[in-house]
Amino acid sequence: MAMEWNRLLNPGRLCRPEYGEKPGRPAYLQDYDRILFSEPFRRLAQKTQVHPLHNHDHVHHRMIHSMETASVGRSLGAGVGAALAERGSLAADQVARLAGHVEAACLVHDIGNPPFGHSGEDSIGDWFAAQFRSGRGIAAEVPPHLRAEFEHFEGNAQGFRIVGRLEYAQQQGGLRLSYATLGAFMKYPCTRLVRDEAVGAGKAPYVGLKKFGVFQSDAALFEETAEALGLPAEPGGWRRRHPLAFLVEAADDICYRILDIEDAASMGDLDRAEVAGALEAIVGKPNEDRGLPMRDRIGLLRAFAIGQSIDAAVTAFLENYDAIMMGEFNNGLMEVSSKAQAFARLKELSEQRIFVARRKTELEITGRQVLHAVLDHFHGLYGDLAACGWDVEELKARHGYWAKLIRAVDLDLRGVEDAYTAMHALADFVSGMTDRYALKVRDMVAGSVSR
Ligand SMILES: Nc1ccn([C@H]2C[C@H](O)[C@@H](COP(=O)(O)OP(=O)(O)OP(=O)(O)O)O2)c(=O)n1
Repeated sequence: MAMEWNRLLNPGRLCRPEYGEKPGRPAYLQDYDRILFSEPFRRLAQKTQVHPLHNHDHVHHRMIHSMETASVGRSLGAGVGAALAERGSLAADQVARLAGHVEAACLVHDIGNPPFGHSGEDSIGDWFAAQFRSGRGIAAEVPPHLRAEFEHFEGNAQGFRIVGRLEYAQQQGGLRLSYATLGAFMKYPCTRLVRDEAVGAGKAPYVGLKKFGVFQSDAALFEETAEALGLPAEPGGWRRRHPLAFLVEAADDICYRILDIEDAASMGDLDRAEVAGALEAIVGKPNEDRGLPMRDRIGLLRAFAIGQSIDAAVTAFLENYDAIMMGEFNNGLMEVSSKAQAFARLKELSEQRIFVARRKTELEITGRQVLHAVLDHFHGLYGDLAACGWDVEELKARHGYWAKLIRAVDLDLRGVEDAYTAMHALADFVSGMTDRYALKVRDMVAGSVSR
């Protein structure tokens, strides 16, 4: 059965389904503001998008990327909404809602990203995997069936944990975003356990199963969301994606594919003429040289390229509308759009020239050592907390040094009551750090004088 917009745009809030909207303040606006003013969002300004610890002020960090993605997402939502309203598939007063929920979900889409970008995700996962293999420390007491969600640390699942649990004083439902925004945010509507059972050792049979978006501890919060939205449930316990998740994904793809190559020119990894060429391939024609300096030409080309990519994504959504609403669409919108080839070329450029560039590679190695040093050090604290029967006051009374460390970093130990919750708290702390703060904490625990 096809999904229905009345349920998909449900403005009810996680753990507060009955929470009403105030006149003039629809749920998506309130979501946007809650996200924007949250501390994890603020920290995105000091988190790696592609280039760790750069000192070039035009290069993207996760916050500006999130805001650009929100801007593109709003255009995608407005374009799709208007076309659906014209066809009679969406009520006219739902067009702004559709665009607003996409915009809010785009704003929050990277909130769970750790320091040092994708490489930071791998570093955290590798640390947990090594810990489980060694059989040492409190990490080794995490039940085996729950280990994969640490070994393959996922910023997407961490994001759902932040907005659904951690923010706003760890109240039930966290930021209590609307179901519609949470659904649009959820690219991977499954836990790791469910995903592994559905996928096995082979290739993911569904686009929403490529990774996972929910930790086991948050499964009930996700179920509540999925039920409220009417996302089709599969026998293995996973769900089909919310249709708007495809728009959030397309907005993300458009932004990072295009802006990553522009940043690469700023960082010296690509030549400006190569960047102009790749953008011209999206626009479909060479840009007239009007005597403009190359930087301005690239600026103009970027604007045209983003505009045309938005149109292509809207068309792709409308062309695949029935499959999307049935939960059967199994691809990315940009991959099936008229810009697919030009985007494949951008992907190739990124993988061959940007992600493997020397400076980035060296700093990713540094980042890994930094994260591992911090994880090693704090792991001991959780071990001693276990020995104190998970009583934080007892830990502080028995171990003056840990009391000092808790004070120094304002460590949040609420809800820690066994090895599983302890290791999530450790992952919360480390993944929540900015690149800069990770260096500072590493220096502190290593006894280096802070820079
Ligand atoms: N080895 C890599 C791989 C990716 N990136 C950068 C490129 C993009 O700017 C950004 C993409 O990150 P996302 O978290 O948006 O990732 P995806 O869309 O690939 O994955 P997900 O499905 O987890 O959102 O990371 C990088 O710097 N180095």
